[in-house]
Amino acid sequence: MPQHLRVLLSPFFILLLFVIGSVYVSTLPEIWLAVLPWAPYFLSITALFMAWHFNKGRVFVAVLIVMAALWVPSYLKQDHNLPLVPTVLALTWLSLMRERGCLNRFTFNRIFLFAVLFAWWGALQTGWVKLPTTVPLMGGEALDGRTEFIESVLSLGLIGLSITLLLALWWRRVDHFSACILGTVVGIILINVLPITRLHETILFSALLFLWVWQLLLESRHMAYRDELTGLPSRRALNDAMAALPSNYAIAMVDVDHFKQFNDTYGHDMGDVVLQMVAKTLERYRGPAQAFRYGGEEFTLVFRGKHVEGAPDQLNWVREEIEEVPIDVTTARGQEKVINVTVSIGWAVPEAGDDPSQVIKRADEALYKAKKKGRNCVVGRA
Ligand SMILES: Nc1nc2c(ncn2[C@@H]2O[C@H](COP(=O)(O)OP(=O)(O)OP(=O)(O)O)[C@@H](O)[C@H]2O)c(=O)[nH]1
Repeated sequence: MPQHLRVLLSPFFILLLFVIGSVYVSTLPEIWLAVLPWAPYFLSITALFMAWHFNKGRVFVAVLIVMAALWVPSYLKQDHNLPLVPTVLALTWLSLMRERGCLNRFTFNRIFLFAVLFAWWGALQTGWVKLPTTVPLMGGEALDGRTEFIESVLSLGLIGLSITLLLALWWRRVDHFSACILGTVVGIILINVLPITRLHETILFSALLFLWVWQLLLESRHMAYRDELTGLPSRRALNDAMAALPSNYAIAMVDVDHFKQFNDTYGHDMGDVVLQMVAKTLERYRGPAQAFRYGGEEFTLVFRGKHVEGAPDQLNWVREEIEEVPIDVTTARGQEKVINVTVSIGWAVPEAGDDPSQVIKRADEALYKAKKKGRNCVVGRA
Protein backbone atom coordinates (compact mmCIF):
# COMPACT_ATOMS: atom_id res chain seq x y z
CA MET A 1 0.00 0.00 0.00
CA PRO A 2 1.38 3.47 -0.85
CA GLN A 3 2.84 5.33 2.14
CA HIS A 4 0.38 8.23 1.61
CA LEU A 5 -2.58 5.96 2.27
CA ARG A 6 -0.80 4.02 5.01
CA VAL A 7 -0.45 7.10 7.25
CA LEU A 8 -4.15 7.90 6.78
CA LEU A 9 -5.23 4.37 7.62
CA SER A 10 -5.17 4.50 11.42
CA PRO A 11 -6.82 7.94 11.95
CA PHE A 12 -9.67 7.14 9.59
CA PHE A 13 -10.05 3.58 10.84
CA ILE A 14 -10.32 4.88 14.43
CA LEU A 15 -12.90 7.47 13.33
CA LEU A 16 -14.95 4.86 11.48
CA LEU A 17 -14.81 2.47 14.43
CA PHE A 18 -16.10 5.12 16.84
CA VAL A 19 -18.81 6.27 14.39
CA ILE A 20 -20.05 2.66 14.11
CA GLY A 21 -19.71 2.23 17.90
CA SER A 22 -21.80 5.34 18.52
CA VAL A 23 -24.73 3.75 16.62
CA TYR A 24 -24.91 1.00 19.25
CA VAL A 25 -24.11 3.14 22.26
CA SER A 26 -27.67 3.14 23.63
CA THR A 27 -27.49 -0.64 24.10
CA LEU A 28 -24.68 -0.26 26.65
CA PRO A 29 -25.36 -0.95 30.36
CA GLU A 30 -26.32 2.03 32.55
CA ILE A 31 -22.97 2.10 34.30
CA TRP A 32 -21.15 2.56 30.99
CA LEU A 33 -23.48 5.33 29.95
CA ALA A 34 -22.75 7.08 33.23
CA VAL A 35 -18.99 6.83 32.68
CA LEU A 36 -18.95 7.79 28.97
CA PRO A 37 -19.21 11.59 29.42
CA TRP A 38 -15.89 11.41 31.29
CA ALA A 39 -14.12 9.60 28.45
CA PRO A 40 -12.95 12.79 26.61
CA TYR A 41 -11.46 14.16 29.84
CA PHE A 42 -9.69 10.91 30.63
CA LEU A 43 -8.35 10.64 27.06
CA SER A 44 -7.27 14.27 26.89
CA ILE A 45 -5.35 14.01 30.18
CA THR A 46 -3.68 10.82 28.87
CA ALA A 47 -2.80 12.50 25.55
CA LEU A 48 -1.51 15.67 27.25
CA PHE A 49 0.63 13.64 29.63
CA MET A 50 2.05 11.55 26.78
CA ALA A 51 2.70 14.65 24.62
CA TRP A 52 4.58 16.22 27.53
CA HIS A 53 6.48 12.97 28.14
CA PHE A 54 7.56 12.69 24.47
CA ASN A 55 8.17 16.44 24.23
CA LYS A 56 5.65 16.91 21.39
CA GLY A 57 4.40 20.47 21.74
CA ARG A 58 2.25 20.42 18.59
CA VAL A 59 0.33 17.36 19.78
CA PHE A 60 -0.08 19.02 23.20
CA VAL A 61 -1.67 22.08 21.54
CA ALA A 62 -3.77 19.95 19.12
CA VAL A 63 -5.32 18.12 22.09
CA LEU A 64 -6.09 21.45 23.80
CA ILE A 65 -7.77 22.70 20.59
CA VAL A 66 -10.00 19.59 20.45
CA MET A 67 -10.83 20.07 24.14
CA ALA A 68 -11.68 23.72 23.50
CA ALA A 69 -14.04 22.66 20.67
CA LEU A 70 -15.81 20.34 23.12
CA TRP A 71 -15.73 22.57 26.17
CA VAL A 72 -16.30 26.14 24.91
CA PRO A 73 -19.93 25.64 23.67
CA SER A 74 -21.02 24.04 26.97
CA TYR A 75 -19.32 26.87 28.87
CA LEU A 76 -21.27 29.35 26.76
CA LYS A 77 -24.39 27.21 27.23
CA GLN A 78 -24.73 26.97 23.45
CA ASP A 79 -25.09 23.24 22.95
CA HIS A 80 -24.50 21.88 19.46
CA ASN A 81 -23.05 25.10 18.22
CA LEU A 82 -19.48 24.00 17.80
CA PRO A 83 -16.69 26.49 17.17
CA LEU A 84 -16.15 24.91 13.76
CA VAL A 85 -14.30 27.72 12.01
CA PRO A 86 -11.87 28.58 14.84
CA THR A 87 -11.16 24.87 15.45
CA VAL A 88 -10.37 24.16 11.80
CA LEU A 89 -8.36 27.38 11.49
CA ALA A 90 -6.38 26.66 14.66
CA LEU A 91 -5.58 23.07 13.60
CA THR A 92 -4.49 24.23 10.13
CA TRP A 93 -2.39 27.02 11.57
CA LEU A 94 -0.81 24.57 14.02
CA SER A 95 0.14 22.16 11.26
CA LEU A 96 2.03 24.97 9.51
CA MET A 97 4.14 25.43 12.66
CA ARG A 98 7.35 23.57 13.39
CA GLU A 99 7.74 21.10 16.23
CA ARG A 100 9.57 22.99 18.97
CA GLY A 101 9.08 20.78 22.00
CA CYS A 102 6.62 20.99 24.85
CA LEU A 103 6.16 23.28 27.86
CA ASN A 104 8.32 26.12 26.60
CA ARG A 105 7.62 29.65 25.39
CA PHE A 106 6.67 28.41 21.88
CA THR A 107 3.92 26.18 23.25
CA PHE A 108 2.65 28.91 25.60
CA ASN A 109 2.61 31.46 22.75
CA ARG A 110 0.64 29.04 20.59
CA ILE A 111 -1.85 28.32 23.38
CA PHE A 112 -2.30 32.06 23.89
CA LEU A 113 -2.80 32.68 20.16
CA PHE A 114 -5.47 29.99 19.83
CA ALA A 115 -7.13 31.00 23.11
CA VAL A 116 -7.57 34.50 21.63
CA LEU A 117 -9.11 32.96 18.49
CA PHE A 118 -11.62 30.96 20.56
CA ALA A 119 -12.33 33.90 22.88
CA TRP A 120 -13.09 36.06 19.82
CA TRP A 121 -15.52 33.45 18.53
CA GLY A 122 -17.11 33.12 21.99
CA ALA A 123 -17.48 36.88 22.32
CA LEU A 124 -19.23 37.08 18.94
CA GLN A 125 -21.47 34.12 19.76
CA THR A 126 -22.67 35.56 23.03
CA GLY A 127 -23.05 39.04 21.68
CA TRP A 128 -20.42 40.51 24.05
CA VAL A 129 -18.83 41.93 20.94
CA LYS A 130 -20.99 43.16 18.12
CA LEU A 131 -19.65 43.70 14.64
CA PRO A 132 -21.26 46.04 12.16
CA THR A 133 -23.47 43.94 9.92
CA THR A 134 -21.16 44.66 7.01
CA VAL A 135 -18.32 42.76 8.76
CA PRO A 136 -19.56 39.21 8.94
CA LEU A 137 -16.96 37.00 10.61
CA MET A 138 -17.15 33.79 12.60
CA GLY A 139 -20.66 33.99 13.97
CA GLY A 140 -21.12 37.76 14.03
CA GLU A 141 -24.74 38.58 14.70
CA ALA A 142 -26.52 38.36 11.39
CA LEU A 143 -29.00 41.13 11.12
CA ASP A 144 -30.22 40.47 7.64
CA GLY A 145 -30.29 37.61 5.16
CA ARG A 146 -27.54 39.09 3.05
CA THR A 147 -25.10 39.25 5.97
CA GLU A 148 -25.99 35.68 6.93
CA PHE A 149 -25.29 34.55 3.37
CA ILE A 150 -21.92 36.32 3.23
CA GLU A 151 -21.04 34.81 6.60
CA SER A 152 -21.80 31.27 5.39
CA VAL A 153 -19.79 31.77 2.21
CA LEU A 154 -16.89 33.16 4.23
CA SER A 155 -16.98 30.24 6.70
CA LEU A 156 -17.22 27.68 3.91
CA GLY A 157 -14.39 29.41 2.06
CA LEU A 158 -12.12 29.36 5.13
CA ILE A 159 -12.88 25.69 5.82
CA GLY A 160 -12.39 24.73 2.16
CA LEU A 161 -9.09 26.61 2.04
CA SER A 162 -7.93 24.97 5.28
CA ILE A 163 -8.77 21.48 4.02
CA THR A 164 -6.96 22.12 0.73
CA LEU A 165 -3.91 23.29 2.65
CA LEU A 166 -4.04 20.29 5.00
CA LEU A 167 -4.34 17.89 2.05
CA ALA A 168 -1.32 19.53 0.40
CA LEU A 169 0.69 19.27 3.66
CA TRP A 170 -0.26 15.61 4.10
CA TRP A 171 0.72 14.87 0.49
CA ARG A 172 4.07 16.60 0.88
CA ARG A 173 5.04 15.42 4.33
CA VAL A 174 3.45 11.94 4.38
CA ASP A 175 3.66 11.87 8.20
CA HIS A 176 1.38 10.74 11.01
CA PHE A 177 0.95 14.25 12.41
CA SER A 178 -0.53 15.66 9.16
CA ALA A 179 -2.73 12.57 8.81
CA CYS A 180 -4.03 13.01 12.38
CA ILE A 181 -4.77 16.70 11.82
CA LEU A 182 -6.75 15.74 8.69
CA GLY A 183 -8.62 13.05 10.64
CA THR A 184 -9.40 15.53 13.44
CA VAL A 185 -10.70 18.17 11.02
CA VAL A 186 -12.91 15.61 9.25
CA GLY A 187 -14.18 14.44 12.67
CA ILE A 188 -14.99 18.00 13.79
CA ILE A 189 -16.88 18.62 10.54
CA LEU A 190 -18.81 15.34 11.01
CA ILE A 191 -19.76 16.31 14.57
CA ASN A 192 -20.94 19.63 13.23
CA VAL A 193 -23.04 18.39 10.31
CA LEU A 194 -24.45 15.08 11.62
CA PRO A 195 -27.77 15.29 13.49
CA ILE A 196 -26.38 13.70 16.67
CA THR A 197 -27.18 13.72 20.37
CA ARG A 198 -24.87 14.97 23.12
CA LEU A 199 -23.89 11.36 23.87
CA HIS A 200 -22.89 10.66 20.25
CA GLU A 201 -20.96 13.90 20.25
CA THR A 202 -19.06 12.76 23.36
CA ILE A 203 -18.15 9.50 21.61
CA LEU A 204 -16.92 11.26 18.49
CA PHE A 205 -14.86 13.68 20.56
CA SER A 206 -13.43 10.65 22.39
CA ALA A 207 -12.49 9.26 18.95
CA LEU A 208 -10.60 12.48 18.12
CA LEU A 209 -8.71 12.37 21.41
CA PHE A 210 -8.01 8.65 21.14
CA LEU A 211 -6.60 9.39 17.69
CA TRP A 212 -3.94 11.63 19.30
CA VAL A 213 -3.11 9.04 21.97
CA TRP A 214 -2.67 6.56 19.12
CA GLN A 215 -0.52 9.01 17.16
CA LEU A 216 1.80 9.37 20.16
CA LEU A 217 2.05 5.61 20.54
CA LEU A 218 2.95 5.33 16.84
CA GLU A 219 5.46 8.13 17.24
CA SER A 220 7.15 6.46 20.22
CA ARG A 221 7.34 3.22 18.26
CA HIS A 222 8.77 5.13 15.31
CA MET A 223 11.41 6.73 17.54
CA ALA A 224 12.41 3.36 18.95
CA TYR A 225 12.41 1.37 15.72
CA ARG A 226 13.30 3.79 12.91
CA ASP A 227 16.68 5.21 12.05
CA GLU A 228 16.30 8.98 11.98
CA LEU A 229 18.77 9.73 9.17
CA THR A 230 17.64 7.16 6.62
CA GLY A 231 14.08 6.36 7.75
CA LEU A 232 14.90 2.63 7.56
CA PRO A 233 14.04 0.24 10.40
CA SER A 234 16.86 0.37 12.95
CA ARG A 235 19.08 -2.26 14.55
CA ARG A 236 16.44 -2.82 17.26
CA ALA A 237 13.86 -3.64 14.56
CA LEU A 238 16.38 -6.05 13.00
CA ASN A 239 16.82 -7.82 16.36
CA ASP A 240 13.03 -8.24 16.59
CA ALA A 241 12.84 -9.46 12.98
CA MET A 242 15.61 -12.00 13.64
CA ALA A 243 13.57 -13.53 16.44
CA ALA A 244 10.76 -14.37 14.01
CA LEU A 245 12.56 -15.65 10.91
CA PRO A 246 11.32 -18.69 8.98
CA SER A 247 13.66 -21.67 8.54
CA ASN A 248 14.60 -20.54 5.04
CA TYR A 249 16.24 -17.12 5.01
CA ALA A 250 19.36 -15.23 3.94
CA ILE A 251 21.06 -12.22 5.47
CA ALA A 252 23.20 -9.75 3.50
CA MET A 253 25.45 -7.04 4.92
CA VAL A 254 25.89 -3.98 2.66
CA ASP A 255 28.79 -1.58 3.35
CA VAL A 256 29.66 1.67 1.56
CA ASP A 257 33.20 1.54 0.11
CA HIS A 258 35.88 4.00 1.27
CA PHE A 259 33.28 5.89 3.23
CA LYS A 260 35.74 7.39 5.69
CA GLN A 261 37.68 8.86 2.77
CA PHE A 262 34.43 10.15 1.25
CA ASN A 263 33.52 11.86 4.53
CA ASP A 264 36.99 13.35 4.87
CA THR A 265 36.97 14.66 1.28
CA TYR A 266 33.41 15.95 0.87
CA GLY A 267 32.23 16.41 4.45
CA HIS A 268 29.98 14.60 6.87
CA ASP A 269 26.79 16.17 5.45
CA MET A 270 27.54 14.79 1.98
CA GLY A 271 28.23 11.45 3.69
CA ASP A 272 24.73 11.60 5.15
CA VAL A 273 23.31 12.22 1.66
CA VAL A 274 25.10 9.08 0.43
CA LEU A 275 23.64 7.01 3.29
CA GLN A 276 20.16 8.32 2.46
CA MET A 277 20.63 7.44 -1.20
CA VAL A 278 21.77 3.89 -0.35
CA ALA A 279 18.82 3.49 2.06
CA LYS A 280 16.38 4.67 -0.63
CA THR A 281 17.78 2.18 -3.14
CA LEU A 282 17.59 -0.68 -0.63
CA GLU A 283 14.01 0.31 0.27
CA ARG A 284 13.02 -0.25 -3.35
CA TYR A 285 13.72 -3.93 -2.86
CA ARG A 286 11.12 -4.12 -0.12
CA GLY A 287 9.28 -6.91 -1.99
CA PRO A 288 12.04 -9.54 -2.02
CA ALA A 289 14.05 -8.27 0.95
CA GLN A 290 13.59 -6.09 4.01
CA ALA A 291 16.24 -3.41 4.59
CA PHE A 292 17.59 -2.23 7.95
CA ARG A 293 20.29 0.24 8.97
CA TYR A 294 22.70 -1.91 10.92
CA GLY A 295 24.80 1.04 12.11
CA GLY A 296 27.26 3.56 10.67
CA GLU A 297 27.65 2.97 6.93
CA GLU A 298 26.46 -0.63 7.16
CA PHE A 299 23.03 -1.91 6.11
CA THR A 300 21.34 -5.32 6.36
CA LEU A 301 19.00 -7.01 3.90
CA VAL A 302 16.88 -9.96 5.04
CA PHE A 303 15.46 -12.37 2.43
CA ARG A 304 12.75 -14.78 3.53
CA GLY A 305 11.24 -17.98 2.07
CA LYS A 306 11.03 -18.18 -1.71
CA HIS A 307 13.04 -14.97 -2.15
CA VAL A 308 16.22 -16.62 -0.83
CA GLU A 309 16.83 -18.35 -4.16
CA GLY A 310 17.00 -15.06 -6.05
CA ALA A 311 19.13 -13.33 -3.40
CA PRO A 312 22.49 -13.36 -5.33
CA ASP A 313 20.89 -11.77 -8.43
CA GLN A 314 18.98 -9.23 -6.36
CA LEU A 315 22.13 -8.25 -4.48
CA ASN A 316 24.00 -7.70 -7.72
CA TRP A 317 21.18 -5.49 -9.00
CA VAL A 318 21.26 -3.49 -5.78
CA ARG A 319 25.03 -3.06 -6.08
CA GLU A 320 24.79 -1.95 -9.74
CA GLU A 321 21.92 0.39 -9.04
CA ILE A 322 23.77 2.16 -6.22
CA GLU A 323 26.82 2.51 -8.45
CA GLU A 324 24.74 4.21 -11.12
CA VAL A 325 23.27 6.96 -8.92
CA PRO A 326 25.06 10.25 -9.70
CA ILE A 327 25.96 12.34 -6.63
CA ASP A 328 26.67 16.07 -6.94
CA VAL A 329 29.55 17.07 -4.69
CA THR A 330 31.70 20.15 -4.13
CA THR A 331 35.40 19.63 -3.62
CA ALA A 332 37.46 21.45 -0.99
CA ARG A 333 38.54 23.86 -3.77
CA GLY A 334 34.92 24.69 -4.48
CA GLN A 335 34.74 22.70 -7.73
CA GLU A 336 31.44 21.03 -8.47
CA LYS A 337 31.49 17.53 -9.88
CA VAL A 338 29.43 14.37 -10.16
CA ILE A 339 30.70 11.16 -8.59
CA ASN A 340 29.42 7.66 -7.88
CA VAL A 341 29.80 5.56 -4.76
CA THR A 342 29.97 1.79 -4.59
CA VAL A 343 29.06 -0.82 -2.00
CA SER A 344 30.45 -4.23 -1.09
CA ILE A 345 28.04 -6.96 -0.07
CA GLY A 346 28.49 -10.18 1.89
CA TRP A 347 25.69 -12.63 2.43
CA ALA A 348 25.02 -15.97 4.10
CA VAL A 349 22.27 -18.51 4.76
CA PRO A 350 21.95 -20.59 7.95
CA GLU A 351 23.71 -23.90 8.31
CA ALA A 352 22.27 -26.59 10.57
CA GLY A 353 21.98 -25.26 14.12
CA ASP A 354 22.85 -21.66 13.18
CA ASP A 355 20.98 -18.89 14.89
CA PRO A 356 20.49 -15.58 13.03
CA SER A 357 23.33 -13.84 14.88
CA GLN A 358 25.73 -16.52 13.61
CA VAL A 359 24.40 -15.98 10.08
CA ILE A 360 25.06 -12.23 10.44
CA LYS A 361 28.59 -13.04 11.59
CA ARG A 362 29.18 -15.20 8.53
CA ALA A 363 27.67 -12.54 6.25
CA ASP A 364 30.14 -10.10 7.83
CA GLU A 365 33.01 -12.46 7.07
CA ALA A 366 31.80 -12.65 3.46
CA LEU A 367 31.68 -8.84 3.39
CA TYR A 368 35.27 -8.74 4.60
CA LYS A 369 36.20 -11.02 1.68
CA ALA A 370 34.37 -8.74 -0.74
CA LYS A 371 36.43 -5.79 0.56
CA LYS A 372 39.62 -7.84 0.18
CA LYS A 373 38.63 -8.77 -3.36
CA GLY A 374 38.75 -5.13 -4.34
CA ARG A 375 35.28 -3.86 -3.19
CA ASN A 376 32.18 -3.16 -5.35
CA CYS A 377 31.30 -6.86 -5.48
CA VAL A 378 29.04 -9.47 -3.88
CA VAL A 379 30.43 -12.46 -1.98
CA GLY A 380 28.08 -15.18 -0.80
CA ARG A 381 28.73 -17.67 1.92
CA ALA A 382 26.11 -20.39 2.13
N1 LIG B 1 28.32 10.98 7.30
C1 LIG B 1 28.22 9.97 8.15
N2 LIG B 1 29.30 9.19 8.38
C2 LIG B 1 29.17 8.17 9.24
C3 LIG B 1 27.96 7.87 9.88
N3 LIG B 1 28.14 6.76 10.65
C4 LIG B 1 29.44 6.40 10.50
N4 LIG B 1 30.06 7.23 9.63
C5 LIG B 1 31.45 7.21 9.17
O1 LIG B 1 31.66 6.05 8.42
C6 LIG B 1 33.06 5.83 8.36
C7 LIG B 1 33.33 4.34 8.43
O2 LIG B 1 34.48 4.11 7.83
P1 LIG B 1 35.20 2.68 7.75
O3 LIG B 1 34.33 1.63 8.38
O4 LIG B 1 36.57 2.83 8.27
O5 LIG B 1 35.17 2.40 6.21
P2 LIG B 1 36.34 2.71 5.18
O6 LIG B 1 37.61 2.11 5.71
O7 LIG B 1 36.37 4.12 4.82
O8 LIG B 1 35.83 1.94 3.94
P3 LIG B 1 35.88 0.38 3.68
O9 LIG B 1 37.25 -0.14 4.07
O10 LIG B 1 35.62 0.29 2.23
O11 LIG B 1 34.79 -0.19 4.52
C8 LIG B 1 33.68 6.59 9.53
O12 LIG B 1 34.42 7.68 9.03
C9 LIG B 1 32.47 7.14 10.28
O13 LIG B 1 32.69 8.40 10.83
C10 LIG B 1 26.83 8.71 9.62
O14 LIG B 1 25.72 8.52 10.14
N5 LIG B 1 27.02 9.74 8.75
